[in-house]
Amino acid sequence: MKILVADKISAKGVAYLREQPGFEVVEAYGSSPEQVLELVKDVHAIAVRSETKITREVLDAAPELKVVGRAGVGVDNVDVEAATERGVVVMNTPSGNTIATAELTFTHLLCGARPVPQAAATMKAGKWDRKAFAGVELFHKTLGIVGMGRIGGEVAKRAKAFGMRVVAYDPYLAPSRAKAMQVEGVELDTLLAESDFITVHMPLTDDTKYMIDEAALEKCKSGVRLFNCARGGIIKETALIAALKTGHVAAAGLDVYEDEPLAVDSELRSLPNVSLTPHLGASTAEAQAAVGVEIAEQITDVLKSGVIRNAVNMPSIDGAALKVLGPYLDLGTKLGTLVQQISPAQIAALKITYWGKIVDLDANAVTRAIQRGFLRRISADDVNDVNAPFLLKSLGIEAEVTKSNSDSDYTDLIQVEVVDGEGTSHRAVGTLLGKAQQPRIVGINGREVEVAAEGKLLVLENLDLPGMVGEIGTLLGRAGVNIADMSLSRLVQGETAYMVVRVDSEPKEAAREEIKAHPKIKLAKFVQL
Ligand SMILES: NC(=O)c1ccc[n+]([C@@H]2O[C@H](COP(=O)([O-])OP(=O)(O)OC[C@H]3O[C@@H](n4cnc5c(N)ncnc54)[C@H](O)[C@@H]3O)[C@@H](O)[C@H]2O)c1
Ligand SMILES: O=C(O)[C@H](O)COP(=O)(O)O
Repeated sequence: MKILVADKISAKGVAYLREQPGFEVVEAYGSSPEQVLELVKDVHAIAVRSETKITREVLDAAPELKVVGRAGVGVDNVDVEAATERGVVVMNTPSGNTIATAELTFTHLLCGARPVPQAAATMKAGKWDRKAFAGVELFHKTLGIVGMGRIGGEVAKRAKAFGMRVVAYDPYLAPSRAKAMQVEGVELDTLLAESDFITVHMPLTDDTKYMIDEAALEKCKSGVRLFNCARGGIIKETALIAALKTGHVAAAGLDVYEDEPLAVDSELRSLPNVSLTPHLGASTAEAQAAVGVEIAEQITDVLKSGVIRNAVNMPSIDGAALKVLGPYLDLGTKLGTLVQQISPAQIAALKITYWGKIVDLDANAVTRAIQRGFLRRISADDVNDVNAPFLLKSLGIEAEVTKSNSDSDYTDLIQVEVVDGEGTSHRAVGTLLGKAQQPRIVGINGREVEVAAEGKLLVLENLDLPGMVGEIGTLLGRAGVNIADMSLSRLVQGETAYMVVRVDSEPKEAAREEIKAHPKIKLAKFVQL
């Protein structure tokens, strides 16, 4: 398998990939977009930082691609939507560079309080100016943190150690976490009005773009100091430049920019009260070693064993969770495949219901396995757990998931139901049996059956008459088909019955036609699980 390391990740990470038997590693840093298109044509994985852009065009040029691994947090340089459609896993390493970025943020905070970079520059220029570089203290000042995730939290801890009051705005910040961190959760307007220093630590999204614009700056104290080590565009650069010029914003520290690299002639470069770093948040030896090795391990796990961690476009399952969920994934895939094969082609909805123990587990991955199983034989695209929900939607099939608390005779039950264009339901129910957690089918279209969820099945609805089992057995025997397992079910004696026959080989076309045309058989479906 071929892995392209497109941005510079740690030597340890690259070495880990090279050590894997069967891996061919190509390192190509600083490639042009055209070169990237050429490089990706036969790769199975790409490792990037924030430089190489993995666009839709790049994804289209990489038919073998299974995974894009980001050695870092932000995946702004990856077209995640296009990757999801193509079934490509996008994963990051969320915590390896947290401390590095929190420490750089704190460096900027200190430089915003004490103009060290400016003073240092004059010293290098041979000057001795003690008057021009007076500063302020952090002690007893209020720090406003917008975005109290991993990095925001680490910045808060350091600010508390400096004797600062910390207020935080984060719509997802639990009061218990705020309390534990000794920060005051406040509304954004309160944070803007009360803070002497403001630092932002959230992703750039439609909601956060230009969150700190002219209107927000007007709400700030005169002399406020602003910092952005998260993503360019959270603070609107034109508004910041204007406010730095008037002194309304006394100082700013930026590591990230609306356009990177920052334009040579950007006004930010010439303002005296701003200090700039070229996106260095994650650039420490420790952080790079951590994220480089983590992404190398994660890529290896996906390619070698299908274990997905830290995916941003699908639920991740770690080893422990996989152990618990594995049998359900197998059962789910089989049920999805079964239902697709006993249903008509025009499907309006795919409904999944969970009962029992599985209700308390994170069943997202099982849902995707069911959807993948359902789509396996009908989608022209390669279906996997990443793109299954997208492909379902693109076929106009509505997806519904219910977790039920009602009683059932089994420890666990999964029902997969499709509703066709006429509103008719077709469904299969399955469970895991015994210590070995064998996947079993225990219901088809409302009839109780009991058959192993594997191999080749013949699902028959026949008239409930004496001799039917013998007739089917004779028919299959004549066709040279051996019966492995059989389950019979009926609702009312003398009406129709269901027969689910597990066979060792598939009946030939002529035998199938004979079964379908049998006057006492209303429905015959041949299913491969
Ligand atoms: N400068 C660098 O080199 C560097 C390095 C690492 C991370 N980053 C960036 O730093 C940012 C934070 O990273 P993290 O690891 O702490 O992420 P995180 O996911 O742990 O934290 C983000 C926080 O932002 C909050 N949030 C989301 N929307 C919000 C909104 N509208 N208003 C306020 N808060 C909101 C979330 O609830 C979450 O708590 C990301 O943008 C990441 O890409 C930059
Ligand atoms: O999101 C991140 O992890 C940071 O922006 C780091 O980016 P880098 O890996 O390009 O330094």
